[in-house]
Amino acid sequence: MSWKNSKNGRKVDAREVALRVINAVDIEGAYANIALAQEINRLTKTGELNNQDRKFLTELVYGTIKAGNTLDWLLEHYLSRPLNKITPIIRNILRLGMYQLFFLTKVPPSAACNQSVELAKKYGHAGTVKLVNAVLRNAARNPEKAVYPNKDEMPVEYLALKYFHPDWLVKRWLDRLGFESCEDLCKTNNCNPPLSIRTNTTRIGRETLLARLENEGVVAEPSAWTPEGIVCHEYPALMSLSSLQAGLFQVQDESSMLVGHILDPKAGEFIIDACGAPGGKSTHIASLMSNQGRVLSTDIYPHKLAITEENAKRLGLTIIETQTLDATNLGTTFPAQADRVLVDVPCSGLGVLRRKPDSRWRKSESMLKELPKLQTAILSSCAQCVKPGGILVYSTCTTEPEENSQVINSFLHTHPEFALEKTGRYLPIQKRSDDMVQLWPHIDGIDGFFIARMTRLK
Ligand SMILES: C[S@@+](CC[C@H](N)C(=O)[O-])C[C@H]1O[C@@H](n2cnc3c(N)ncnc32)[C@H](O)[C@@H]1O
Repeated sequence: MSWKNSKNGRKVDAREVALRVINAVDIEGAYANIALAQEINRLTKTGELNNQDRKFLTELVYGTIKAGNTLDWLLEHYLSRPLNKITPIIRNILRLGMYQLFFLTKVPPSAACNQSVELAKKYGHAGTVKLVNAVLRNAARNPEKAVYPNKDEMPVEYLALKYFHPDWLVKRWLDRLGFESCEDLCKTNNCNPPLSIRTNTTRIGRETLLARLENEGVVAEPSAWTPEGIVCHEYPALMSLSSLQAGLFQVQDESSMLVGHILDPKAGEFIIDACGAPGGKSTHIASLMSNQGRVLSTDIYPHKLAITEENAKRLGLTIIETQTLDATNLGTTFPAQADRVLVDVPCSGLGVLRRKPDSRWRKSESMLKELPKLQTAILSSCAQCVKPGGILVYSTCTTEPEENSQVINSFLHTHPEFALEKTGRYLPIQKRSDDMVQLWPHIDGIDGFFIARMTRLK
């Protein structure tokens, strides 16, 4: 698809922009969501991108990157030489073409082939043009040549290829969840989640914000999980919304909002948010405190804390202060000083794969051995900051026990001064009695998060 901009008559080719982003991710190691957002913002500013085109571009980029393993496997059926012998840019043109052929039913096969050949003419030479043409037309004519592994005999390989996930992760989930639930989870990870935002309740009520958003072209509904959450199904480019500029909301997933509710901060208290940047939870905490008290938001990276400060300023939340600190040392800096401490540790992020198309290909199983050491060190140090009678909340956006229940169980074993509460009772809407809360995208419909709430007894 190429399109003409009504303002300046310039033409933008979605496939070419998609190829640029995919190359940046594949060759330069860029993050897909950031590289795509940069292109979208640039083209939105120049008026070259409308909503429909933005969706097509996003689908091309996210789909091709997510389906990387399957596209390479499919390509092997139609190539006479190994894929890794082909230059990266031509390889990416082939992947983009295969994605349209096999997974975008609305794109006619002829368009997928012809447009890929045009890209090869621009970025390759006569030989690579011939290659792209031959491979894609062959695939379009003979799609049945690639047969997925039998799901009963090779369930890991089947699920990994069918739903675009690494084998090691599928194996892990299959062993723990069983076939049906594992398949559901993998499927859910491939759906584009709606955008969820949090009403800045210090400035506006949720109903009033919903009405204002409707006027700005946003199709949204109240979150079923939190009293201030809003789920947006259709929306123009975020930067164009005046309600965002006016600090009426913050982008934040519903699971992440639940962490603030489980911490349950009160106006006037001193709260430490130990791994606080870019401030999604710190700003929520300050809102829950009606902007009264003190929120110390620390992080190891000053450039990330700068984003926390920008967010706090835009939202008008003046009680947040930031400090660059290593959370493994926090206990000696603020011993027994805080009413409540939130420890939202760095984690593998396996609960939020649906948000970032490239993230599943950046993870490895070894992370699940390394991260718990850091998570335990951060939790143990930050626990010392909690006053007797105070609250300690640990959270992650992962689904894996090594980073979640195992960290908490071993912490409780070595810290008898802390007691685990029935964390589920603090969920604002969906009352549950779980000691530790594990949320799943395929079961709960929100990001996969883990939350545990503890009290300091003495
Ligand atoms: C899950 S993110 C936090 C997200 C944040 N709580 C929010 O809601 O916006 C984890 C954060 O931990 C920070 N981090 C990593 N190692 C750290 C350390 N040793 N001390 C403090 N922060 C650390 C990372 O920079 C990252 O911003």
